[in-house]
Amino acid sequence: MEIKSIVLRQIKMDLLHPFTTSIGTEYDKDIILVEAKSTSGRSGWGESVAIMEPIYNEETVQTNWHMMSDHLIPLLLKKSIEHPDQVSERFTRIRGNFNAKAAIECAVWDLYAKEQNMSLSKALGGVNEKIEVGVSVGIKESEEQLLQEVERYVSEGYKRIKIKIKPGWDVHILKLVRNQFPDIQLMADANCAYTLDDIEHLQALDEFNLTMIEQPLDYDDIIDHAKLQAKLRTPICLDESIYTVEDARKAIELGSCKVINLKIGRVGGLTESKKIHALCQQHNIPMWCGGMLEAGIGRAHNIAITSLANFTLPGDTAPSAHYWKEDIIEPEVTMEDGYIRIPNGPGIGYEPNLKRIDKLTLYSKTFTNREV
Ligand SMILES: O=C(O)CCC(=O)c1ccccc1C(=O)O
Ligand SMILES: [Mg+2]
Repeated sequence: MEIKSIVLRQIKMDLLHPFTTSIGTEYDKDIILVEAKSTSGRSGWGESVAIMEPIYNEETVQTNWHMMSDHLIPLLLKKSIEHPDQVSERFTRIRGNFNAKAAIECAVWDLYAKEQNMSLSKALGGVNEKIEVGVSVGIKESEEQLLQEVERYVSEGYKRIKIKIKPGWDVHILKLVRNQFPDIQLMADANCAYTLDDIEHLQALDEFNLTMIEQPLDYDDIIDHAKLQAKLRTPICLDESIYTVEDARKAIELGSCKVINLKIGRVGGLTESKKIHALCQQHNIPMWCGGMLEAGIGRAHNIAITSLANFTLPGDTAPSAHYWKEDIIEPEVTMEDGYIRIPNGPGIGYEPNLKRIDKLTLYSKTFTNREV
């Protein structure tokens, strides 16, 4: 596979509804799209999940632009590659910066699958033809507003409801939702809002038959999570704390979690995602695919990875219309009875809508491989 050029585009999209978590509110998204073009004339696409402020992890849209332009793209274009697994290998000498690495690597995976005339799902070893869909519900202005929203999602067919929590918006909120919906698959995501001083408070959640509680403690912790898990019946799921397959191994060994949320961008790409998947499968740790309010390209990659066998829990992979007035792919992602069908066309299986992307583009830059 000869990569002839890489095009970076920064686009800006308004979210249909602001999204609030314990770490802040997002109203719109600046997104870096990566297009990898081969000498055969095909294009593979990736999308960075980095946001403007380093509040979820240490990366930002700007640090991603810099890392891609000045470090990662030059490394990628230096020598040709036979298989996308080589991309993360080549990037290992660059520390961290996983969102930036993943966006480029995902574009190469899409390109590779297209060159093999294979769906990305198949190229990754996916087995499922459709995936179960959950939805992540942000912190709201009022309890009434939250209950109304949950009611709508349940009636739309979502298979699992995730409620964002923080101190002051937690036990009583989950009690309300659980009372009104005794049978739904329900979970909570704290985005690191608690410490071990809150153990007793968090134990109150054990009453509500939650499928799991996601990332209650600090973003880089796996030690205290193990202490907390020993005191909670509710399974802990790690999100922010898992950057690599090595992190996952240590967390499993320590008993820091019973479930793992995989985000392709958080772990540096699809090759690392496959490694984490294999490890979790071996240790009977169920997984699901997390979301970062992706536009269509990132969403398509999430859908492809979720087709692997050990993604046994519904993910945060809601359809396009949940986030956007108009997405950047065709067709848009749709859900039927709580499922998304895995597309079987080549690569990600959705076409980037170039007209729409051009309209949203703030700036772009092309990097050419002069050797090919
Ligand atoms: O994309 C989605 O719908 C999931 C949204 C979500 O929960 C989230 C969105 C932004 C940052 C962090 C998270 C999270 O899973 O912690
Ligand atoms: Mg999370």
